[in-house]
This record gives sequence, C-alpha cells and structure tokens, in this order.
Amino acid sequence: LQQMAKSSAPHKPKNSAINASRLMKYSRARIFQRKAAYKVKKVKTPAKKSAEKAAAAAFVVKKIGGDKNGGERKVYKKTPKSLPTQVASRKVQLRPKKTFKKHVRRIRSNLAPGAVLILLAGRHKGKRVVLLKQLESGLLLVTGPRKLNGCPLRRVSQRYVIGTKTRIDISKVALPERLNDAYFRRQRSAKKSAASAGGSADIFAKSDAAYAVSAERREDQAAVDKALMGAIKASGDGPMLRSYLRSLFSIKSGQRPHAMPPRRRISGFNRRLLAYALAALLVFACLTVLNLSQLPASVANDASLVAKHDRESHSLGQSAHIAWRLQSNRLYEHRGHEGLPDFRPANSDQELRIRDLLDAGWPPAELYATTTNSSNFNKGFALEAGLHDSYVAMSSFAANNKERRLLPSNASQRILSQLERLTGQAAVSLVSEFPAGSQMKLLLQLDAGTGGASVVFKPRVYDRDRVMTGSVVAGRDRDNAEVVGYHLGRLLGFHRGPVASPRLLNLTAASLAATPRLRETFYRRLSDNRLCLWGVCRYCTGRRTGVCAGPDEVLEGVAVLMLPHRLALKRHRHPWARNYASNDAKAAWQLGENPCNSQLLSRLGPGVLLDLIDTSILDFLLGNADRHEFETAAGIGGQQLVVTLDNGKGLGNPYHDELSILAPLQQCCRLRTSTNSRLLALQGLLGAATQAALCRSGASSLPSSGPLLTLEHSAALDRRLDRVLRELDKCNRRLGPAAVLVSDD
Ligand SMILES: Nc1ncnc2c1ncn2[C@@H]1O[C@H](COP(=O)(O)OP(=O)(O)OP(=O)(O)O)[C@@H](O)[C@H]1O
Ligand SMILES: [Mn+2]
Repeated sequence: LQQMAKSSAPHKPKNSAINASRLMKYSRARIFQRKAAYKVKKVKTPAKKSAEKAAAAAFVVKKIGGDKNGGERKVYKKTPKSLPTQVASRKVQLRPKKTFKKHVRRIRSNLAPGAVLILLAGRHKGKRVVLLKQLESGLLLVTGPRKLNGCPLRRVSQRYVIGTKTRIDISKVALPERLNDAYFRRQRSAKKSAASAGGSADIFAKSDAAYAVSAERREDQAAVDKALMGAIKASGDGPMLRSYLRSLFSIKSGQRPHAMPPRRRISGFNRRLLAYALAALLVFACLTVLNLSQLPASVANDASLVAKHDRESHSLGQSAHIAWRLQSNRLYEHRGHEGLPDFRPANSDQELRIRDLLDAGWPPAELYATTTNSSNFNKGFALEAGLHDSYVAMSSFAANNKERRLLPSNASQRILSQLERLTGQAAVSLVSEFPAGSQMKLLLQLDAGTGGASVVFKPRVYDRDRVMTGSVVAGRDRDNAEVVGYHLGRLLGFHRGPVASPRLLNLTAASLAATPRLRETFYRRLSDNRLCLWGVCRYCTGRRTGVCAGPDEVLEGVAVLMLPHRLALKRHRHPWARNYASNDAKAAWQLGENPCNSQLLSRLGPGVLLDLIDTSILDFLLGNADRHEFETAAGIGGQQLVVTLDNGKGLGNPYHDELSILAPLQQCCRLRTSTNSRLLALQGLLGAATQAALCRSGASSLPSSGPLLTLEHSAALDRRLDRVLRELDKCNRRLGPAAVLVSDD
C-alpha cells in the first residue's frame, strides 16, 4: 500500500522558475548533475539508409560494347562543386496577385460623364474639355470638342484634371463602340516593328512615316463632335458654353483658386471680377456697334464666364492653401459651434436695463440673436473695404477729441462688430514672434485684404475654471481676460483698449506661415503627438513653457488688434506699480506715500490721472494686479490719454478681491462723473451685462473650451462693483461729492 501511495505521489519537477520570471533556478549543467544524466547510456540508433540505395545513388551502370571490355562499367556520378548551405524555402503566396487588370478603378465623385474638366497636363493643358466616360484602364475619355478648342478625343488620367461644376447632358451622345483603350494605344512605326520582328529591315531607310490621323479617327471625331455640339445647343446655354469651352483657364495674381466657388457670399474678389466683366462687355458691345471689333473672343468671355462657370473646388499652390487653412471662419464651421447656449437675462426688468445700457443704434431684436448658427454667423462677414483704414483714422481722431476714447462714442455697432470679426477671423498671411513684453505672444499679419491689419495672439494656457493662488500676479496670461477686459472697458464707457476677440489658430498652417526663428520652436509632444510651440520671448525657455494645440491641431487664444502706429504710444512707469522684487516688499505708495500729485502725473496732466483711476476700477473688477507700466497715446495739444493694453493677468481668482488695485481711487478720491454714473447704472447687473456684451459680439459661444466668463467670475464682477461703490462712498463722506466727482470737460 505504501508502495502504491509512493508511486501515485505527484511528480515534482527538479527545476523551477525564479519568481514568475523565465530565469530558472538551476542551470542546464546543474540539472544534468542532479538528474545524474551522465549515468544514462547513449543508445546509437542504426542508420536506416540501405547500402544498396546509397550505392545506387553513387553510380550508374552502363553497358559497354565489345568482347573484351567486361560488358558493363560503373560510371560514378560527379559530386557537385558547391553544395547548398540552406534548405530552399518554398515561396508562399499570401494573397492573390493583383495585376493591373484586376485593380479597382475609382473615379472622383465630381467626374461624372458630361462634366467640364480643366486639363492640367499635356499638349492641351489649360483647355476646358468635356468628359465622355471612363475607359477600362481607368483613364478618362475626353474631347474639347475639337471643333471648339482643338482638343480631339483623348485619354487623360484623372490626376491631371480639375473638375468643374458645369455639366452638359450627354445622355443622347452616342459613342462609337470602338472607342476603347486599344483604339488609343500608340501605333508603333513601321520601321521599328519590322526591325523587332527580326525581318531584314534596312536600318538606313529614311522612311519614318509621319503620323497621320487615321480615317476612322476622323470619322469618329466628326461624329462625336456633331453629337456633342448638339447636346451643348440643347442645354439652353449654348453660346455661353461654347465660348466657355473655347477659353483657356488661367489664374491671375491675387486670385485664389480655392476661393473660386463663392460660398454663400460674394467675396471682394468676385465682386471686382463681375465689375471687370461688365466693363469688358460694355467695351465689347461698343466696339461691335462701331464695327471695330478686332478683339479676340477670349478677352470678353474670360471674366464673365469664369464668374459663371468655374466653380473649381480644388486648391493649387501652397501659399493660397495656407491662407485658406488659416481662415478661422472655416475652423469654426469645422468645430461645429459646440460653445455655450446664448445668454438669457434673469428677468424682464434686468433685460430692459441691459438694453438701455448697451450702445444705442443696436437693434434690440438682435441683442440676443443666436450666434451659434453658422449661416447667421457668416452673414455679413465680408469685410468692408477700408474697414481697417477707417479704424486707424477714427482712433486717431477720437484720441484727439476731448472724448478720450480710442473710438468715437458714435461709432456704429456695425463697425465695432466688423472690427471684432476682423480681429478674430480674418485670414492670416504671416506669423511671427512678438518683440515686446515677457510672455509668449505671436504677431499675426492679417490678409492683405484687411488693409494691413495685424493682431497680437496670446494663447490659452489654463482651463477656464482654473483658480490662480499665491501671489496676486501669479501665473501666465489668461486669454479670456483680454476679451472680457475689452468688453468691460466698453461697458464702463472707457473704450481705451484695443479690440480683442477669441481666435482659433491652426498650428499646422501657422507653422508653414511662420518666420524661421519662430518655426524652430514648433515641436510635437511625445505623450500624445500634439503639435506645440514654445515661441520666442523672455519667458519662453523650451518645451517646458510650450503650448499645445488640441487634437484637431487648433490652438485657442485671443487676438488683440494692434493699435495704429499713428497713436505714437509712450510707455511710463506706473505710479502705483508693485514691488516685484519680493512678495512681501512694499512699494512706496503702500508705505504712506501718495503719488496723486507726483511729478509724472502733473507733467502728463489731470486727464491722465483720471484715466488711471478709471483703469484701476477696470483692473479691480477684473482682478488684474499687474499694471506695472502704462501707455499713453498722443492726443490734441500734447495731451495724453491712457491706453489699457494687457489685461492678461485678470480673471485669476474669483474668490479674492485685491483691494490694493483700487489704491488710485482710494488715495486720490477723484472720479469722472461719467464713470460714476456708469457704475451706478451697472450696479447689480455687471456680470449679466458683460455676458450679454460677450454674447452680442459672438465671443462667448465660439471657443469650445467653455465660457470666457465663468459664473464665478461673473459673480465676482458684481461683488467687486459693490466694493468700488463703497470705496467711493467713503471718499464722498470724507471730502463731499463736489470734491470727488470731476466733470468730464
Ligand atoms: N494691441 C497692441 N497694440 C499696440 N501695442 C501693443 C499691443 N499689444 C501689446 N503691445 C505692446 O507690447 C507690449 C507688451 O505687451 P503685453 O504687455 O501684452 O505683454 P506681456 O508679455 O504681458 O508683458 P509684461 O510681462 O511686461 O506684462 C505692450 O506694452 C505694448 O507696448
Ligand atoms: Mn502682462
């Protein structure tokens, strides 16, 4: 029994792996010892090969004639000179061979029979031809028709054509059966075929027969041309189509092939083109009347016909392509407007008050007009010619005016909206580093059509709900603070900041349009292969400081319109600047000094001090404690007005109100009456009114990263406005309102 139990005990392996690795506890040599394998006798297996067989393989026996020759002889086989070193592997065919014959022939969807194509290669390039059908080989069968532009029945690869939208109904055009690939195969010359056939061709013979069109081709061409001309006539647009097919396709400088389909709007270019066309037709008509018509047909037809027929949807040329890719309105379409729902005021009373506040001249019905609908959105996008020029003129006019604004108070909402759209959406032609300041910015040169406008682009670095803690100037710039600052400034009636709009930047296209120095800072993030850049600036120190585009290669941020050079900005140290040397160190104004009557301020005049107090209110509302310097624009008679550039450090912490920002108001106790009345009017609805203003400009619903002004920041605006009014009350009680409030003129 014991014996049985022993034999049924499970076999325990002698070797095992070290903690689940593939490394074994004992080596092979050690196991050889432990198994006592050396005791096992090796058994030699006998060779199975039969001697007979081996011998047979070694020689052959041949019969030998003659009596004394032994009758037969063993002829040993020669051993080969070299032996194979490897067993020849059999080739495995994994999938059936795909011969050209078996290739799938695909055709671009817009290349239907009857379509008018533009040939891009070959002897007939530039001509417009009619597509008849696709042949077995995949090549397209086209013809001019020959009668119109000299292009005969021909085969062409679809790679070398642009399809237009123009179609001719060719269902009644019967094509001869024999029009197949063999028909068009190149004919070998008689000389060559004779030589290759091994015949006794005379190699010195001169008879290199010139190519002659065969009779059958003539016949077919005539038949197809006749039928096709009939189809053109039957289309009801005969004369136009005929001269269209006769004319050559061409692109003039400044004309973008991709912009040819006028999508939903007539671009400035197409409008100009139509004007030229009308002028050309007029001249043509006059000449005809005067019987002086020597003009070639193409002059008159080209412009008008291009406008009517060429709806080419293919882009050519890289620079044009870049401009197209950068056109943000397309990016918005691409993103599908997944932004915010529109702002709705809490009650009708609030709504009425907001409406009163927003600038006059704005149709109330449009106040909350939906901006999420793309067709609405594109409506009126066409930039007014000279918009930017008038902006430059208006701003310098306004600065010279006693109004002390960057745009006159009567500037229409329409112009402002267009400027906002231009800033946020006009196509970009060049992307370069921005020389001033310390944070990463890009200078985007806008399309020439905008009259030389350029914008400063600040990328989005943080999520919208990020709360900045620590120092009051902690963190990098917030792009949304620029947009909110611009609208808030307008609501408060200042309008001394440049127009700012949210903007989407396609980084792939931007890298192509970037200056070499900037381009060097583009890279792909290793973790997710996103396209990023770190830019050129004081704080730009490599990938650590880079910003990355989203999965669609689009970088979000804000565009701030560059102020015109004509404003001749001057930079001054801010009298209420903080001490940046250390967190605790206090500046002189925090230690009892009062800068209200400082030398700088008395030199710049009383207007500048009042501007700075206005600005401090704006900054307190936004929570921007970083106004270390300020800029002034030259106004009338050497007067300066303060410009509010750089609100980037606003919207940091919605739960903290940094009262020290209000120091100019607290210490000087002065305020413009206009600002005072605006503040009173906005009490209790500043957050809502700012949301409405953002909404009205379409700014709040565009980027997909969430609202530009979060609910927390919106609430902070109202809370802080109350605080400003309380501080003002203190001044009034101390000095009396007559001493505090300063009339505007
Ligand atoms: N829209 C604009 N129009 C004209 N000049 C501008 C504009 N934006 C910026 N600048 C110029 O560039 C300078 C730097 O811009 P900005 O203050 O926004 O950069 P920053 O990196 O925040 O600088 P800092 O670190 O000093 O705060 C401005 O002081 C101004 O002179
Ligand atoms: Mn800054």
